[in-house]
Amino acid sequence: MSTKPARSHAIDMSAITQSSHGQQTIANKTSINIHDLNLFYADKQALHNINMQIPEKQVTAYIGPSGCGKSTLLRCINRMNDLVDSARIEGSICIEGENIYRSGVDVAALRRHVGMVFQKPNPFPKSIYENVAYGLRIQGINDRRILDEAVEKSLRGAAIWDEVKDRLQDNALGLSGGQQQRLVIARAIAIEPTILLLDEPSSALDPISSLKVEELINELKATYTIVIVTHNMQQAARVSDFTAFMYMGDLIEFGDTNTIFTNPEKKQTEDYITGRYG
Ligand SMILES: Nc1ncnc2c1ncn2[C@@H]1O[C@H](COP(=O)(O)OP(=O)(O)OP(=O)(O)O)[C@@H](O)[C@H]1O
Repeated sequence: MSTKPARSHAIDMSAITQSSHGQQTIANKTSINIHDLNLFYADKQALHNINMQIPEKQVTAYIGPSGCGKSTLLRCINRMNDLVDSARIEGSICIEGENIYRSGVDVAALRRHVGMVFQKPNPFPKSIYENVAYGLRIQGINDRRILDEAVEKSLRGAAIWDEVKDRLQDNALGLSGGQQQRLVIARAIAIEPTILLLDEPSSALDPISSLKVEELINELKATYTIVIVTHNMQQAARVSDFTAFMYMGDLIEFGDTNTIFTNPEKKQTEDYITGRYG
């Protein structure tokens, strides 16, 4: 088997929508369709012809060695790479059928639709309540009753309500790291996105907080399409339904997590998941 990455990686999702009777079933609607995506930082190419269809209301994990392009690919999904002057993109990403890279797209609206949580919890130096209400306030919503409802719903959704309900006016920076990360997830879901991008959301957390975030991801997928970057392969195996293995800017293999971890098609994937390199 060749160890050189192929340059085109159209993934046939029909392979994973085959029922036990051999009939095709529609397992999950595609939420995000990445098509022939290339990304360059100045003249250095960081992503090579990525093609993948990310299913709706499932957890998709990006794994691969440091520098392989996981975060870059994740950030393409809500156009965070627009903030990097040297970044140039070719190809398309369609969300619910609409190419988010076509000219005239309202990027602020896109980011309301596609929420993002980073590795290091980044609450604002404001009260717990105002952190969650923030996204609504900037949309001009100031009605106390609407905000109260949204804050409670989001904190419940992020599995942190019971821990903070009696101190909503306390500064969010006084929460533990694990609580801060769940608060930031509450802030992200308060504006009712359909997609959540999580860039190593628990790598800065202790094992118990990390497990809580994993349990939360498992609950959130009933409502949101989730794409997560993780260095931790056990975590990918535990939380994700689908896994994409990347190497040096190439998408090497993408499929259901169980297959990727137990019976990968490509030798490179096998070498990585068995710890032979990376
Ligand atoms: N803003 C940037 N400007 C220039 N090059 C960048 C920038 N961000 C990332 N890169 C380069 O793009 C490549 C992919 O980086 P990226 O951060 O996406 O990888 P990663 O797989 O997420 O890595 P890690 O697991 O270490 O976070 C690397 O070679 C990196 O140095």
